Amino acid sequence: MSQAWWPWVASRDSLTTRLTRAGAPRRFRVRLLDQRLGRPRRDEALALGLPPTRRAWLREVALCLDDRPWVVARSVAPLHGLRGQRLERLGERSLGSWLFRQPDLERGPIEVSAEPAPFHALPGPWGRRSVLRHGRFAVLVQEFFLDAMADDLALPSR
Ligand SMILES: C=C(O[C@@H]1C=C(C(=O)O)C=C[C@H]1O)C(=O)O
Repeated sequence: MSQAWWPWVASRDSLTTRLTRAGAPRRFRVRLLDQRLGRPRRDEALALGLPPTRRAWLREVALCLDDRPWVVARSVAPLHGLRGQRLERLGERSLGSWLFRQPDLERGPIEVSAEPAPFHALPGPWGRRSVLRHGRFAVLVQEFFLDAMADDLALPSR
């Protein structure tokens, strides 16, 4: 991985905040692609320690700067930790802007992938995922950086 990509892939703070800063004066926006209860993929269930038949809260978004998707993300949260969190009301507000306000937030190890997003067709150099926990609430956040972001920020292709 080139040095320029390392902070994007390895940083443990909010990607929403980093994108908003790096993208300025472009406007940051979350575009909601899908949000529903459904079965996680097998690898997602494994990453969460969840039986694969168990339903979960699934959310797919594009993180856009001036309406250009820079990152596509898919988040998976087991239902038993969801009660009282009102996540269905997030809409096009960033999950990260809520998560990173939680004082007891813990982030697990970040796994990196050079494969494109399995849930989206847009090409990109790197993907990453990690589990974030706050009390009983857990969510697997999977983020895939796209070629459009590399082009707009003049980042190397990998
Ligand atoms: C987890 C974060 O939130 C971002 C917002 C998301 C959403 O709104 O669904 C999904 C993944 C993110 O990259 C973050 O800012 O780090």
